[in-house]
Amino acid sequence: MTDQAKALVGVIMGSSSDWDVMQNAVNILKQFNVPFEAQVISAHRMPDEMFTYAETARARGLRAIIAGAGGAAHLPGMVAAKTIVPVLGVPVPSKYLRGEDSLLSIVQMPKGVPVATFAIGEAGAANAALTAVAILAAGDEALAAQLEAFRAQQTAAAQAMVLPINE
Ligand SMILES: Nc1c(C(=O)O)ncn1[C@@H]1O[C@H](COP(=O)(O)O)[C@@H](O)[C@H]1O
Repeated sequence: MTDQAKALVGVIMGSSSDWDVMQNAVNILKQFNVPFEAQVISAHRMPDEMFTYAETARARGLRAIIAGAGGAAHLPGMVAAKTIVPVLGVPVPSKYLRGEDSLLSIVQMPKGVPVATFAIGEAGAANAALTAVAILAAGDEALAAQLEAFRAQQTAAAQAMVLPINE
């Protein structure tokens, strides 16, 4: 779903090379039928587009922005600086520092401009999307029920886990 007019969640990333990780966020949004838009926006490489994206986000109907970036990951923080829409930051693993650079770049925001920061990589991307779902579920009972069902299913799967030693 990439219907820009109806998107409630924006998924942005600094490069198409982030897609392997960030598709985990998109997959969750699809699973919950949350309308979203996904695109490459880079604070470093396309700063003017980044400003416009952030400045228009709320008026366009976005209720959360999931922003993934690697290395000197300024994208989530700079987007957060330009909008009051909640920004959920996903540190993408980097080639040389395994994403620890991305994590620290995203998480160490100055007081007053928050970025909700998630784990490095796939789990972080999926959890950012689940948090976006939870934000929307606060005002949407059907979505809340879907989220409860997702959790119950996950619990049942964990309860059914058997170790080889016990088989
Ligand atoms: N951190 C940022 C920003 C930004 O924060 O604006 N723009 C691109 N990047 C990151 O650079 C890495 C390498 O990008 P390339 O693979 O395109 O060289 C990616 O992980 C991207 O998120």
